[in-house]
Amino acid sequence: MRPHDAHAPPPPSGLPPPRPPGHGQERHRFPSKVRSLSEGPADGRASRELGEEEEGSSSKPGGHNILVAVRSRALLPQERSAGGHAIITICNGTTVILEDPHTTAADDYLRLNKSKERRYHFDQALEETAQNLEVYERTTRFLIPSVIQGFNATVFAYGATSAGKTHTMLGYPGEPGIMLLTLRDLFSEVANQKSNLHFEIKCSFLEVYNENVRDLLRPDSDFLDIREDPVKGMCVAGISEVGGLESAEEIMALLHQGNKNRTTEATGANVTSSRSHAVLQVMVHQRDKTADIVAHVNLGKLSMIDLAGSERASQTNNKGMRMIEGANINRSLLALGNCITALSSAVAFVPYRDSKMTRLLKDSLGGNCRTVMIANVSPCHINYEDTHNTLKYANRAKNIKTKAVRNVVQVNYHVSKYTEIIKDLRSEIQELKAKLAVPEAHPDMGEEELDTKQSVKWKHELMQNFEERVRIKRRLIDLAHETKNQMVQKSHAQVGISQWESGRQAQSDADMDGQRTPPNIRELQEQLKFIKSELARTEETTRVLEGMLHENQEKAERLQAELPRRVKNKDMRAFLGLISRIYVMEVENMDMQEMVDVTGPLLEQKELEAEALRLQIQMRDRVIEEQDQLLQAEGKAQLAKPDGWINVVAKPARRAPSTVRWLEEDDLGLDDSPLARRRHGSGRGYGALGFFADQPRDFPPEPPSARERLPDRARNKSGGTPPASNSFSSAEFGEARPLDVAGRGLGPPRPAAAEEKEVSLARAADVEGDLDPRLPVVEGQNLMGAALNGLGRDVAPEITKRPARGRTGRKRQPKADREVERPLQLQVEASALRRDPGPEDSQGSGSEREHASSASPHPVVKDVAAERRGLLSKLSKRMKSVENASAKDMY
Ligand SMILES: Nc1ncnc2c1ncn2[C@@H]1O[C@H](COP(=O)(O)OP(=O)(O)OP(=O)(O)O)[C@@H](O)[C@H]1O
Repeated sequence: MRPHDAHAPPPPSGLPPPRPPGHGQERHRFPSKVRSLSEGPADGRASRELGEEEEGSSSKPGGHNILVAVRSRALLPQERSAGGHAIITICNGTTVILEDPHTTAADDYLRLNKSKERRYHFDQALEETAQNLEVYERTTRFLIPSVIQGFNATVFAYGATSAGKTHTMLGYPGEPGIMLLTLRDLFSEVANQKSNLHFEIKCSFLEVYNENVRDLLRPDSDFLDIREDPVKGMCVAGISEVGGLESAEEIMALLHQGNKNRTTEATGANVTSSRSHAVLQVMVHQRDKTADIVAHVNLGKLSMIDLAGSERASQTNNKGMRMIEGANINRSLLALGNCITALSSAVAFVPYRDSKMTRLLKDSLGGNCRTVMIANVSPCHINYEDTHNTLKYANRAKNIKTKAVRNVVQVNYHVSKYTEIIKDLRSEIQELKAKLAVPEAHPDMGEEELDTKQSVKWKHELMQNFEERVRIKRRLIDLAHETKNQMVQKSHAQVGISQWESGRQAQSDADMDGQRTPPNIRELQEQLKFIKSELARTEETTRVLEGMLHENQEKAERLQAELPRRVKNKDMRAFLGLISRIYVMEVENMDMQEMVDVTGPLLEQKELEAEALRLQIQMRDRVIEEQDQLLQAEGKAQLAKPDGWINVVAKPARRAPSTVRWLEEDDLGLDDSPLARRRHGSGRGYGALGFFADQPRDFPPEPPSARERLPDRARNKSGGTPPASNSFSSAEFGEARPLDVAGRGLGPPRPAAAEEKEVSLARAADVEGDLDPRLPVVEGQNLMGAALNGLGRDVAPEITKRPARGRTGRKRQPKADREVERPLQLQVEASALRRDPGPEDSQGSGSEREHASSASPHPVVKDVAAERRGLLSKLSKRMKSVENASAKDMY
């Protein structure tokens, strides 16, 4: 850069500023108008429409000026070595100052004091540092939309040999030239508009060598003629046009192929001097996509020309063929210069026909075209004359006006074309359908972006699917609870009704006739009816929900199957697969949790009930054992096993899984109980659990402690000490009365507190039928009920065979009988537990209660009763807490 240029502002990159009026060659002084121009906000980019009328540049009213740009290159090494220095200065991106090379001979007195400095203003002036991309953006880029719309456009590089025309137009791989940059943008723009418009792009590449036109894409072909077509304008007859091009790279491949066929030789000025003018033409045919029998086709043509450089024989040292080539080149360039001069001076005649090149450029220079001229100049002072000539012609060319019009051809297709049109329409429908299938996608969306959108969409659908599944499942769970609740209510109602009905059957027909259905039963019947209808409704809803669940699962399977098709990225697919797995596991987890929630408390409750029943059986066995011992001590025969006696098979001690915990002795406080003490002392298992850990047996073995105590009792008895009453009072024994098959307590009336505790056991009785499912059932019988009823049936008759009257007026029993009766009074409870106690039994039991209130209990009985009461109290409390917890969870 020249020293005085150092403070110049950076080259503008926007619109080229309008030319000053009367601009052109200026001498000696930097005009103030030029300065004012530089103050404009221009950024140097040639995005303006050429249609703008420019002051002082109009040679053809209503036309568009050619955009003229000057590009100066750096000094070449050979120029430096030849002592050359730069005489070109670029100011403000528009002004070119050509300095005096000071080469005037000392004896040339006429010119000696005459400065040779020249200053020119152009649309764009590019200094040596400008790269091809900048040149493209500031000169050519604005032509792209015009070509697509059907205008002709031309870009040509003009200048002396080795000025840098080929470098500008073709460039090289590291720095692509105007041709490649233009083509890239053209194809990109076409791709943007492809969704609405149909494009066809063709290309041809030719050279004018020694005034002959050659097809560079078909080098073996003959020379071609130039014709003027009323529609297409100037064209080369028989030139090969390569169609179906999809990218700039395809055209560049053709260009390189053609360039190899282009004539380039080494000259004294340029080692790769172009010996011909090369013309790359790109034809863009564009029409609406909606096919019709009449089509309007826009025909745009973009010509990019790398001219051969003018040369002086003295400079190039050409001889022979090179000299002839040079002469032809100069002739054609001279013709071009003349045309430019004629066009700029608005004369009527323009000598286009003087050369093939000017004929070809006819449209570009003065006709239907938007044109850009890039004048390449060498900065070396040695090339002052060439540079000056170039600048002069470029300066003239600024005045040339072209009048570009859109080339539109109306094509009336023959009816036979209908098939093709219909085919086009069908393919368009398919395209649109594909677009609708992926609404978010748009043409310029990259594959990755598309994949991301698809995966987001898939994930969203999957989420919806699982959310819906969770909702359905929750509803189903609620319904299951509801159904269970209704079943329990139904069972209660049924039990109440059936009890009333069985009671009624026992009565005589006469009594029945006089009886009407009591209100509470009527209420139960109403309730039952309502519950049944509710159950039917719940069942129907469950069925519908199950159908929905099935559909939901099918949809999830469909989504899984669609994943590989919808999402191409492997990693993304794997990621989505994992998300899907997480959802599935969450649903499974929910199912499991529900199972635990429902079954856990139920299981625990069942275990507790089983414990309670085992304790009761244990009590029974203890009582019988004590009786046997007493009978044995008094020399009486042992009681025979009653009918229906059931051996209890010990349940193997085990740990329940999860939340279910087996009762430990500690829970029951058995360590401090007399029973536990005895067990520990003897080493035999008689605890709540240890007892059942023994092997099956008919009767429990005698506890050693009981045997030890027998002689004492016998002594007491023989010593006249009246035996203590051994009957169980209801207060002592009532808390854990055995339940009947319907879950009701058996035996004599009990205090309200005891009844309440019993209800807690009975509440869970799901009595769909007659049996209480909570109670262990062996061969269809209620174990506890059967055992106790059987005991009562077989023992009680023996007791009632010996009626005795006491102070209450009843027959007093003989002493011996009383001795027998004493232990047998343990069975009073059993006989009282019978479902329908006879009047005698009732009386007997009543008298025994009276007796018990006035006498102290038998020590063994007292022990057992106290122990039992303690155990059952704890058990009852524990069951109550578990019941409460489970009721909270379930309802
Ligand atoms: N802007 C530039 N920057 C750097 N080097 C350049 C530039 N322009 C041209 N050159 C170099 O100058 C030399 C001549 O350039 P080029 O062949 O493009 O000239 P030309 O005008 O096409 O010549 P001819 O008319 O003889 O074909 C080449 O070595 C090229 O690399």
